[in-house]
Amino acid sequence: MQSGQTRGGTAVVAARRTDEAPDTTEIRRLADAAEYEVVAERTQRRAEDAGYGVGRGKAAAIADLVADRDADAVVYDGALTPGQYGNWAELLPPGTDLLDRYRLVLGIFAEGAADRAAQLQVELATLRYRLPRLRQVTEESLLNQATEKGSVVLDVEARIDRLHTELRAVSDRDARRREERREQGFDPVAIAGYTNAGKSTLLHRLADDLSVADLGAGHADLDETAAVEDRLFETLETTTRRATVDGRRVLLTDTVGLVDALPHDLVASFSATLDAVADADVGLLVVDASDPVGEVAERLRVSLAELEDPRGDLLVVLNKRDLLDDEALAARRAAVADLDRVDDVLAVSAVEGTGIETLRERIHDALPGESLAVELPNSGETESFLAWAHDHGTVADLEYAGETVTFAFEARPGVVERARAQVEESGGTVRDSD
Ligand SMILES: Nc1nc2c(ncn2[C@@H]2O[C@H](COP(=O)(O)OP(=O)(O)OP(=O)(O)O)[C@@H](O)[C@H]2O)c(=O)[nH]1
Ligand SMILES: [Mg+2]
Repeated sequence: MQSGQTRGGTAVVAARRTDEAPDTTEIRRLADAAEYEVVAERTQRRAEDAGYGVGRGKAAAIADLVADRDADAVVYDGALTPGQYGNWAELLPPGTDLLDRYRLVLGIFAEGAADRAAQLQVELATLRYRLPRLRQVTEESLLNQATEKGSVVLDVEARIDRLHTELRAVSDRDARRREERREQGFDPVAIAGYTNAGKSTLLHRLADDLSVADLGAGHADLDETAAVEDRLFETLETTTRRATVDGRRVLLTDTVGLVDALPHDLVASFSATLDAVADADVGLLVVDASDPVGEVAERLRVSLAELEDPRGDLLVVLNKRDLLDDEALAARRAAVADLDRVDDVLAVSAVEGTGIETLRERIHDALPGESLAVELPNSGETESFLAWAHDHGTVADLEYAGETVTFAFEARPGVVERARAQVEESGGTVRDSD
């Protein structure tokens, strides 16, 4: 389990909350995503115990239960300190895995990370999680024996530095690629949000070469990277697809989801993912609107906090609209209305397709663009220019009138500048239009 991998098997869930009875729905779903079958749970409402998290008596009862059920693991819904890990290890039958929430999530990531960037990000997150724990163990052991453990800390720090360097190279490469694509007339749009919000389903809904109808049974071979599943952290790498919104060519990127109660540090390890959103021309922040009102607002707040300085507009997408009546939807709209930096809020059902046309229009409006009214001589050269214009932006109101051709051209500002120069060179005229 050193590398962050988890082993799967049967598990007992332990959860504690100070003020109310713990709700174990999410931790059970995380356990499921890490391939654990939950065979029992024990929860407690009390203040945190310094030794075990839950009270000592509860911890002992859980240990008995593990022995009784011959369970492989205890899944603890919270963060355990190294000291608490040690205390639990003394109670539990030898060989029992103990996974707090972070280890569980890191285990899911370690298992599912398929591409190089995802693997680097997972390793960085895992080492960042381990480093303070290693330091603490080291400080304790330095009291009686010398430096062997200290060198482990140094090794981990060096590896973290190298991972930062490698990830920066990945980020730079991705940023360069986005710039090249922008030059070619493609607008980057990113889909972000919590795990299971419906991001990949929305990608299927909007992308040119994917469809929601393909998501049914029997299409498992289709495209695993954009798989849709009612499972947490189904998507663990960024996937990019082409989409067309009102004639503009867009590159749509699906990203890794967030989950509650992960330290900012861990989320920050997913820099390539966060960059894709921060650097997009439009960011779609997708939320499962069928979650309770308070959770919808809080999850959007967390998502926004992770996006420091987004380049483009941010649109909030209240997904799973089909699961809500009008009143429930209105309550969610009201709860998210005053969020900072949000340019618009739209309600959609990615599964049923409702609200998608309005979303497309809104994405189109948010894309950086300029328009030109163009008049050119009716010639072969103009036909080649039109082909280029279709490829790099939107052509509208095309009219052939005798010797001249007129049309409106809309595209990214840089592309419009190139078009303007080309038209003037070909003896045509241009004027700005709205
Ligand atoms: N009822 C309803 N279910 C939806 C909708 N959109 C997605 N879902 C379901 O929600 C679950 C999660 O969908 P995904 O598209 O995999 O969600 P995701 O955000 O990509 O999840 P991760 O990849 O795990 O981060 C699936 O069971 C979908 O079928 C919707 O509009 N309505
Ligand atoms: Mg997904």
